[in-house]
Amino acid sequence: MTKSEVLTVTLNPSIDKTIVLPELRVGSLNRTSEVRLDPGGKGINVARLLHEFGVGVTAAGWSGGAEGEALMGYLKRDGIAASFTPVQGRTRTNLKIVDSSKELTTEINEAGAVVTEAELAAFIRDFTLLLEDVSYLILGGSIPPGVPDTIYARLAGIAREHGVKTVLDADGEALREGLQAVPFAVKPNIHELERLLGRTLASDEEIVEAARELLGQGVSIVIVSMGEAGSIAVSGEEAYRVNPFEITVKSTVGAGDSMVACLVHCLLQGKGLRDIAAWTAAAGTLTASKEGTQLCTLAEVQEHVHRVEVHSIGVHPL
Ligand SMILES: Nc1ncnc2c1ncn2[C@@H]1O[C@H](COP(=O)(O)OP(=O)(O)O)[C@@H](O)[C@H]1O
Ligand SMILES: O=P(O)(O)OC[C@H]1O[C@](O)(COP(=O)(O)O)[C@@H](O)[C@@H]1O
Repeated sequence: MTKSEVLTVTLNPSIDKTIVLPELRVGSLNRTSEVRLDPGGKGINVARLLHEFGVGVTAAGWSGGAEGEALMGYLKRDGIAASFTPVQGRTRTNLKIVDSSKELTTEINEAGAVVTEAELAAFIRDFTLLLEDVSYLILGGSIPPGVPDTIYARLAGIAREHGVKTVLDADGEALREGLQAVPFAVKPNIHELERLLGRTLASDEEIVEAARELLGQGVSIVIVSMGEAGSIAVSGEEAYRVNPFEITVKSTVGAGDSMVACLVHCLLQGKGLRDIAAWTAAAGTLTASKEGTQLCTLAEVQEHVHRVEVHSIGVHPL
């Protein structure tokens, strides 16, 4: 097995159950045209993609119950190194409903089972050992009940003590609190960024300005994703707007995680922000063209990256 350069943490992993309907009729009987199960959760998806990209990666978090065992089975099947701390509660199942006529995905994510103080302490012990020798830590997704919102700041702080850079992908208080530890990079979607800052971001200029507020706090790279409207990547010196290519959308689940994984891949390859902007956008877009929580491959990104449009946005260095 390749030595791990990256550690991903998924505190609230899931089995993603995708049901495809010809058309979602709320309040009526719906019959599925297709059902699929995939391993899910933000850090897990990042690990799946990085593994496919040939990056040494370990996935960590909590897992429990029959669903947790099934999840570990999927990761083993796919050859992904996994080190999950056991919990009494069962790993959640997240429902994704795809309306094929409208090309729309509706997500229903469970809160997840309660984690006890002893289970939290056991995880911190395991986590600290796993940090040895890795360069990047990915923290992604919601925080299960029982765990304080400050957990990401705590984990990012331990990572910094080990010389490990953190990439954070979270929402709400998990994002707000996580930012306190000044992660190296963050990838909010536009809604997460608007919630964080408490204001609507109506133009590219406003989004760049908002991203630069986070850079002002010490974050080095901010990538703001906006679904089919594309993405904006910003560092202290540069900013790029990326327009994705047209696809038939199958399921957008995992598109954001694919961007995070691609960001880390690019960082490990020493690529600059322009390439990061293009590669991450291509990865997200390709994943959105796949059913369920299926992710893009390295070969696909290499083949299609030239199709995204990248425009430089002039900024004054911070
Ligand atoms: N309908 C779509 N058409 C083309 N690209 C898409 C579409 N949805 C998502 N993407 C691509 O995936 C990226 C991430 O999607 P987004 O929905 O913003 O992330 P998240 O899953 O984190 O909310 C987008 O920036 C874009 O490049
Ligand atoms: O932890 P949360 O916020 O409930 O999100 C978990 C869900 O997000 C996913 O990781 C997908 O995330 P993205 O669509 O943002 O890439 C699913 O696999 C999982 O069901």
